[in-house]
Amino acid sequence: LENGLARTPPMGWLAWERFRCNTDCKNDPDNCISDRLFRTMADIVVAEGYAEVGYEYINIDDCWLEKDRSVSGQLMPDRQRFPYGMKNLANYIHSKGLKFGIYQDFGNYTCAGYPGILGYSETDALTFASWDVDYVKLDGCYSHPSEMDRGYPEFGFYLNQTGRPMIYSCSWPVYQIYAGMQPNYTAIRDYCNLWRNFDDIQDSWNSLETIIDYYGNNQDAIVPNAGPGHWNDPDMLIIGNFGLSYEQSKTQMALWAILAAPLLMSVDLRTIRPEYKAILQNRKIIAVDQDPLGIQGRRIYKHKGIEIWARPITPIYQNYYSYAIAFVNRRTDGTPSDVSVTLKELGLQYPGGYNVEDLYEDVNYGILTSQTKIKVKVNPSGVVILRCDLHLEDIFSTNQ
Ligand SMILES: OC[C@@H]1[C@H](O)[C@H](O)[C@@H](O)CN1C(=S)Nc1ccc(F)cc1
Repeated sequence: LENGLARTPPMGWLAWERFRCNTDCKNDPDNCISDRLFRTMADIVVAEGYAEVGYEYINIDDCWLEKDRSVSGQLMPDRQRFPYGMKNLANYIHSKGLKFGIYQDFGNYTCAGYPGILGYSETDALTFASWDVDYVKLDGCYSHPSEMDRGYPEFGFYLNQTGRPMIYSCSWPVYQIYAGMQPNYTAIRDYCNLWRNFDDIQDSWNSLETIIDYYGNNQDAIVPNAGPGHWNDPDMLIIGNFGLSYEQSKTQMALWAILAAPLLMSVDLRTIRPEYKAILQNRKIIAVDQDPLGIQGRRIYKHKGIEIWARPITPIYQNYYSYAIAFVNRRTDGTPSDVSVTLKELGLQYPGGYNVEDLYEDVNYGILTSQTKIKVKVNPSGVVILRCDLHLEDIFSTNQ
């Protein structure tokens, strides 16, 4: 969607995967979906270095609402859990230098059964603008997917009509795929800033593997639709929760960067272990995800449990790209796998050579020609991610 927003994939924090639809603030006040939860996360995002490396959006998901609209048909936040209202919460988040996201559903109800927007698209868009919302996720439960080709553009029109810039996240394609339909990606990328293509992520390596396989197996249909302002959304980062090992967490962060994916953390920032926080705050990998070219990467090799993924990135020169290269070991037979390959075999042919560095370990391979063999050891369910920048110094150095 060309609304000037999401020129790089959005970065922030989204409640759903970690906090779900916990509305029991009486017995579980620290973890229920409430005003306090989002203020607390906003505070930590700023205080603990997440904002500094690019995390910007604090997003509410399902279960924020009263079960009924007001007498005048307005959406209302749950009055116990959001006692100060959404405009006040947005104001607080803005006061921290962050942006505020909210959730709704093109349907009679949200997935958790709260009021949906059907019949109230214009009203609800105006409500969100009046609350100073900066990002809207529109889910697709309780509606007919055949209605979505009209309903999603219509809501986007009303968002735009408010005059307030808001990132528009759509679940449009995934519900059509579930219904056996072929999504119209030309329309989806024109009307949405990002969109979900596949299943919800759950807190497990198995869930992450199914998403990785989906994006690898369907890349010819998916990759071309990504670019500044319009992104594929493989769903939230689950790094720091309960289901992923340290190696698997590094794999998700590396592959989301290759996929030019939104980086929406869904984790309890109050208790996250330092080694997982370090993965989420890895500036070198975030720079790959946020590369200005906005070209989504692909799986270029898959054999006997070893996968190689490559994303074209800056700097570019003539018709040569630099690349981020991720080596993934899908095997679990205990011992690290040795992978050795030349840059040429990976398709990197710039005659001037490449500056190669590991983005997790403090290893710099120096300047390699495309004929040089690179040898990496990849841990089971782990990853090695390298940045291969065109070696351009000689051309542009001033002391020639
Ligand atoms: O209720 C909201 C929740 C999250 O927003 C996810 O990101 C959305 O993809 C939808 N969603 C859920 S749990 N959807 C859903 C998932 C499985 C199911 F059987 C019925 C509904």
